Amino acid sequence: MAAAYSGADIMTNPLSPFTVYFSLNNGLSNTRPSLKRYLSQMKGMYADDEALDQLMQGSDPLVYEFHELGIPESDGNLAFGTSIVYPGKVGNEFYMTKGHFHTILDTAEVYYCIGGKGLMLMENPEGQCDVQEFTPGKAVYVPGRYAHRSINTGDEPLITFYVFRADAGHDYGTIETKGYRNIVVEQNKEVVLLDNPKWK
Ligand SMILES: O=P(O)(O)OC[C@H]1O[C@](O)(CO)[C@@H](O)[C@@H]1O
Ligand SMILES: [Fe+2]
Repeated sequence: MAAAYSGADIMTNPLSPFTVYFSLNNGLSNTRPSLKRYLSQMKGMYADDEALDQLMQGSDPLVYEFHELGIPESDGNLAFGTSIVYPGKVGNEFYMTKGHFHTILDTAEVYYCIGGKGLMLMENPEGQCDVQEFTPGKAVYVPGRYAHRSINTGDEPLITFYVFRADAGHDYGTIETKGYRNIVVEQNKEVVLLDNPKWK
């Protein structure tokens, strides 16, 4: 019989085999805490600053949460977890993650959609942009060099499971200063990709 699971095992390197449960209904783990990002942490990232300020009056909605398991950041390990982007809009722009490049730029990532509906918005430093659709069962491959942002275009939580090389790192600075070239908004009940008026 294998040794009983101990939570501490996963911090050792090399790792011992382990299992984590993520609910297929809401994406959350019953044993691992999630990291939460609230609208106040997304200031300046949406095109309509006024709409954000209005939404923030007396509240600070949860935009998304995700599980990071603390896997040691070495090139032989894989970081994985679930990400849940809640439905909502700032003005007419859909709720989304901050988005990031990987610090080791040429490292890829895979996202598998478990629930909800949305888009993966990508762009590389050369200015090539791409958008892929998330619906349950679809796996989206984010190649190296592409910044990636998950966007919920539906009425239910957008739940994805992600895997990437554990030492890839997160570069948020570039997106925070330059923004994305595109934004995703609702126009006449359609989901539309527009140029980002704030892009620098
Ligand atoms: O890191 P961001 O852009 O805030 O988005 C969070 C998601 O991206 C990841 O960093 C994976 O790339 C996850 O930890 C999380 O699901
Ligand atoms: Fe990533």
